[in-house]
Amino acid sequence: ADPASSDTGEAIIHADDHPGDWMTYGRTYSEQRYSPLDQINRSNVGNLKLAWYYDLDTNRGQEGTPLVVDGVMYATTNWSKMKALDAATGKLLWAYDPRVPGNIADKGCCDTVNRGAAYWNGKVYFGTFDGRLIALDAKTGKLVWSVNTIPTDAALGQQRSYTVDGAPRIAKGRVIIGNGGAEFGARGFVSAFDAETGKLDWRFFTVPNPENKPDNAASDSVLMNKAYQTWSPTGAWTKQGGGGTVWDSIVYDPVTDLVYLGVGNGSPWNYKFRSEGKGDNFFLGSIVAIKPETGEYVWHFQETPMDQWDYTSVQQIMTLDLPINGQMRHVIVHAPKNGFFYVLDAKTGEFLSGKNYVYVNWASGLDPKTGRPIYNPEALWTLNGKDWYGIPGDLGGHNFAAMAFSPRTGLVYIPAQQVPFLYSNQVGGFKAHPDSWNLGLDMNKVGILDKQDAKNAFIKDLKGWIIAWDPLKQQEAFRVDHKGPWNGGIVATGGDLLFQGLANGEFHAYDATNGNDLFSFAAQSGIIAPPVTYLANGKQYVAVEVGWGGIYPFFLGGLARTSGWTVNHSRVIAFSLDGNAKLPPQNDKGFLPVKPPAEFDQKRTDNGYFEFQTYCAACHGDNGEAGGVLPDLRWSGAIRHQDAFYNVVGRGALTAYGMDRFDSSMSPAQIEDIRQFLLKRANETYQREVDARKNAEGIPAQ
Ligand SMILES: O=C(O)c1cc(C(=O)O)c2c(n1)C(=O)C(=O)c1cc(C(=O)O)[nH]c1-2
Ligand SMILES: [Ca+2]
Repeated sequence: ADPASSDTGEAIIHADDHPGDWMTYGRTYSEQRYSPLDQINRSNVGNLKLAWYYDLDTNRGQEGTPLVVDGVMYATTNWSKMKALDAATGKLLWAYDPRVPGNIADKGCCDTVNRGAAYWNGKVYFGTFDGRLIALDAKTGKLVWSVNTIPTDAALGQQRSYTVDGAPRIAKGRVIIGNGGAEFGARGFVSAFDAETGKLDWRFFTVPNPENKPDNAASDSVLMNKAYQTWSPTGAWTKQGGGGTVWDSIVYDPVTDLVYLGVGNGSPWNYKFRSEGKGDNFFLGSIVAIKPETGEYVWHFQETPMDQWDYTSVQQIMTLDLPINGQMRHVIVHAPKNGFFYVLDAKTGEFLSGKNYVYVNWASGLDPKTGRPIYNPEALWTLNGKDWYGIPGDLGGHNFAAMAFSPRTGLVYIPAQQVPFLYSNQVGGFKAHPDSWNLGLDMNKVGILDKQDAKNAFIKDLKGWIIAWDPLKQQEAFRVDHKGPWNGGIVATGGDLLFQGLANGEFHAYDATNGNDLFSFAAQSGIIAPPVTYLANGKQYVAVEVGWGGIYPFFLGGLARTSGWTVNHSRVIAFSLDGNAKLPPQNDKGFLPVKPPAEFDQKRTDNGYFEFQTYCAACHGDNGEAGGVLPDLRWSGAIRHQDAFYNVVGRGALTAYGMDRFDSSMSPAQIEDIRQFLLKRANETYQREVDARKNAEGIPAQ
């Protein structure tokens, strides 16, 4: 089929009639990420070879699902760039750079990633980190239209923050796109634009208007009549926006003719501050079903009422047909951050079953009738005022890494993880600031102390797996253990294979029936993106974006190395059975330690720690240790001189590279405190870092 000349929607619905393409984010509207292709299968996958690689011009996290239409691959990359490649050779056909301004990087929580594009009627569509939605001619890469998806008044000055990194989805000629920002301050919404003209069709807010006024949006009636009552009329949400950002999953289901939105966490996280500890806060932590033509509300199911753990429900929404009690049901299956696996009726949202797919300590289970969590009272840290070591933590039992389903095994394969988090109330009430995360947490406590006991205890709790889950029995069939958390998404194939890239820089094929490891390739850098598989000239390829990043190495910093220490070199790589490409040798030393000046002002380092954890840690790493993506500030030349450091942090000398200026949020004295803290950390850790490198040669002393 030539999808460009036929109706694209029909071509996506009948994806299995042209299995060589990968036309939409999850391959089909069901987002099962199952490809029937079977040229590569269990008997020959051991001979899989690198067919080609294409080096990217952004060495940061790569989370994109490339699309493949008629032998052309459309890959979005970090900094919202688009590359069109010949899917058989990796040769660049055209590239488009929307020139996202560098100072925007700190307006989003989690790296300037992009998860992918949409294809429709000869055009490709993708969002940009600064909030645009762009339509390009798929043949030439020429701009067709570009719109700002964020209304000019949405940011309320700088109180709220909006970034776009999720893939748009297209239903019935409408491009639907959401955004992120709930860690800063945001009121979540999605917008639908006409695919041909870019004209705004409708908007749906996921959280009420703070004055319970109409927004002239599709959501007005349900928010005013149903959602507003689930919030306190006062509380920090009225300024911060309440959150509920739709930053990843938006799914159109042609069977029910509904669009499902995966709605995010509360803003601020702290429920006591956000909503005075009152109400369930619709539609945080929910799946909301709306009509594609109008955005009209149809149903919702709230997975995490009273969110206070960053438990987003944005994780990939998948539809399936399952025989439940002897009757075929069309269902949604969902593995959100909160650790429970849900099966819902796709037409009505009725809760059918739910079970924890990873260890959880915040709830003892779900009410079998309603699906409402049965809370552990200790976990309600904003209500009881006590610290809470939560599992899952803020990164969830499953994050953006896409899961897959194989109709041949009946199993859902979840890239699952365990990353605990210590939740602790901000001292002295909620205090917000435009240039940092505004969570209502004590930022002095979000990190792990540099004490061997504390670190060992935390590292022991870091885990990553593929969990093969039986959605009918609601139980695990088997699991594959990984070195640590933050591994890539999964594709399942008709060759009974699962493909997955790992945080440690390996790319694997596993047997879908039992998890046996059948193929491994050293891709050099951590992989967090999901693979795709397609045909070019009749031959099957498997491709994936390589590039370590996203929030895990950004925020956890040095501790993220426990998943496997790699140096980032971002690429697209593709495999075939007869490939003969080879990756060039890799510099695997990373950012080399540089012996710091011995002098620093100990008195300033405590406040420096607090400021660093508040403003810097989310990108440059907990306690001053970077995770292998952004510069490790301990070894930065800029920390050697007060002026040099102020030029970067205060005056924006490196904004073009993604480092915003902070002189409107911090005084010169605060910035100098950070420098003193970094000098201290550099001295404390220099020798340890030298020793940690197998080959210390080449590590400069000065
Ligand atoms: O609440 C939000 O608005 C929001 C946005 C994003 C994002 O846009 O990437 C993430 C999260 N939250 C989040 O909680 C999270 O764990 C996360 C991980 C990542 C990533 O790409 O590594 N993004 C996000
Ligand atoms: Ca979040």
